[in-house]
Amino acid sequence: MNRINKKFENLQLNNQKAFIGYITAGDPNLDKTEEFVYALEEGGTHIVELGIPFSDPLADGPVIQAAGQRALNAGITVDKIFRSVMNIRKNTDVPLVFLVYYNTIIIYGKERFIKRCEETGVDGLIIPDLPLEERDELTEIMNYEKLCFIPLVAPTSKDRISKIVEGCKGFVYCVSSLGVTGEKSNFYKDIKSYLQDVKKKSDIPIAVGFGISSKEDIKKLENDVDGVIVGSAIVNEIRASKGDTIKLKEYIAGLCG
Ligand SMILES: O=P(O)(O)OC[C@@H](O)[C@@H](O)c1c[nH]c2ccccc12
Repeated sequence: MNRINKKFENLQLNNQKAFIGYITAGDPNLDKTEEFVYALEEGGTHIVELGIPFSDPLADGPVIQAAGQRALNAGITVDKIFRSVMNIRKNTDVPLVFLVYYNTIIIYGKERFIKRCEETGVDGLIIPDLPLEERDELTEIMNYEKLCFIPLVAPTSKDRISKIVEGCKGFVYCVSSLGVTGEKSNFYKDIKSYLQDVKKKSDIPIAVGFGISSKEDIKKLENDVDGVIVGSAIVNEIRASKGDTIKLKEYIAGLCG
């Protein structure tokens, strides 16, 4: 069974919610990224989302964009990231999900990209710019026992939610608000009914992300979902503590403990 499904099953048995933490691969370098993955897990992160830096990241807010730029300036490549995944897999079975733009996959070669994910131990893909119409082309070549396609739904998805989540494994990524990633003080006003609607329409776990940056935010949302996703706040914390892994671990434990 896929590591993501296994993780959610275990969490549900213990009545626990998943904490999903995002970092950008290669910010400030890949050795540090590997250390951050371990620190995230030790702090209590259940699933790690690794962002693959891209030059035109349309859904990324300022914090994630800047992190991607730093990684690109430092010479990050997709092959180097796969090598890091292999290193990580020697040490941990924590589920790993890539946040990757479709352009990156096309440039790398679809078959080749999927194959590398499955070989190295990536468990899921979130692809923010993949049109629904082109999804089958990719999912057809994915082996669901190894690699899950994680769909994104937004408050505006409404009637299309069932179609978007159809046939997906892993979890559904519910965007908490419109726009780009980043810390916000207010969530979409009907967020609860929106999340309940997605939950009703999907037979896999759902997680919410975008603008979650504190324990209070998590408490506000966790009753309506199976997991929460935190990105920009973690990337900021890493910067503020100059990449100190002990501080990162403590920060994560404080958020999800
Ligand atoms: O940064 P936030 O607001 O905590 O949201 C998570 C988000 O950064 C991460 O999941 C992500 C990074 N880039 C994305 C692009 C699209 C969707 C999601 C993402």
